Amino acid sequence: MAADAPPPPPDVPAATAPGAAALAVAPPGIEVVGLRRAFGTVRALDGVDLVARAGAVTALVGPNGSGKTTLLLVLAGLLVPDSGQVRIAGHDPVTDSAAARARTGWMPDAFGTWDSLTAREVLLTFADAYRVERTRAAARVDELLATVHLSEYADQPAAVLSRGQKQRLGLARALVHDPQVLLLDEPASGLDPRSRVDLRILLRRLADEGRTVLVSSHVLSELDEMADDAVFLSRGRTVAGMSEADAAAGRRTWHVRALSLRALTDWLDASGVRYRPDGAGRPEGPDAAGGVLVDVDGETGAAALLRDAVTAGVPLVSSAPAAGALEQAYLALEEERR
Ligand SMILES: Nc1ncnc2c1ncn2[C@@H]1O[C@H](COP(=O)(O)OP(=O)(O)OP(=O)(O)O)[C@@H](O)[C@H]1O
Repeated sequence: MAADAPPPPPDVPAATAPGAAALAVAPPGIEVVGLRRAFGTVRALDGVDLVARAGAVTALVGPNGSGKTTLLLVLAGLLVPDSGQVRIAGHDPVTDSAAARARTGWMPDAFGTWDSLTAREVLLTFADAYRVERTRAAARVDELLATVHLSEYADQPAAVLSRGQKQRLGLARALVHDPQVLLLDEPASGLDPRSRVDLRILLRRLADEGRTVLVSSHVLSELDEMADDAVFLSRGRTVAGMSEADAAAGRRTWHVRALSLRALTDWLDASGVRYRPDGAGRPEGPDAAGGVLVDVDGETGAAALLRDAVTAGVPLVSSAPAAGALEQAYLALEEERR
């Protein structure tokens, strides 16, 4: 299996075939319609619809118990749904499980390893299970160990790895067969700041190579930096989806700061723009620097506000979204559902 580019699924016709223009658009990596799964009386998934695009990182966001792990287990073919449809790169993980699994890389939130095997042996065992050609497997495993910065631990028993190092080994394991679709459950948990940055860069690269990346996390600021799209789950249902464009267009809170807080608030009052304190406390002098929070309509609204403030002579020093788009959308949804 090629190490640097995923093979096209066998049922995708060649780009030169008749009707190639319509097929040039990659099929969605993950499609889910009306998915349901109960555990006894608990309806863990109660009507999930989602599309995760090939070539994009999609964030899976939701409170504890909202069904994220259950959904990922169904997508990975490890849990059979009660009803609904799932397609992984066009394949049903229940009725066409071999094809779906061959295209799926799965990284669970807690990754158990066989502690007596070395990091290299763990990966070689999985490469074997995924039928990666033996002649290629060794090079592939070395490459992945380097990617997740574990080369120096390659021949150490997995038992000596720290939690974060085990997470990184889990990521390498998910990639060993060069999957088209990656399912990652809380991949950053236990990682140090450097490893989180590396993870972000790696997931971006994998998506840019045309893979589908679905990633769940509670750290919304982190997802914000890497995700193109987002799907929100609440009580087993998809409650909203959000694309990068939606995030840029939506109403958001901005933190605006000026050399003189009084000049800023006087101008906002005169312009009829509502604002609230930024929680940083009152500045000391009457003309001291300070900031406020202002709700604006997307980036266009923010640009207009800043232009007008500067034109009016307000000595602005900074302005930026007060929280990430995902965090704001998440909190707004929670608010709506109260
Ligand atoms: N094997 C199981 N048996 C019984 N109930 C389960 C099982 N797995 C999950 N559940 C229940 O299904 C619901 C969804 O759980 P799930 O683990 O999918 O949520 P989650 O969104 O991943 O939560 P978290 O953010 O806390 O990881 C919860 O109410 C949970 O208690």
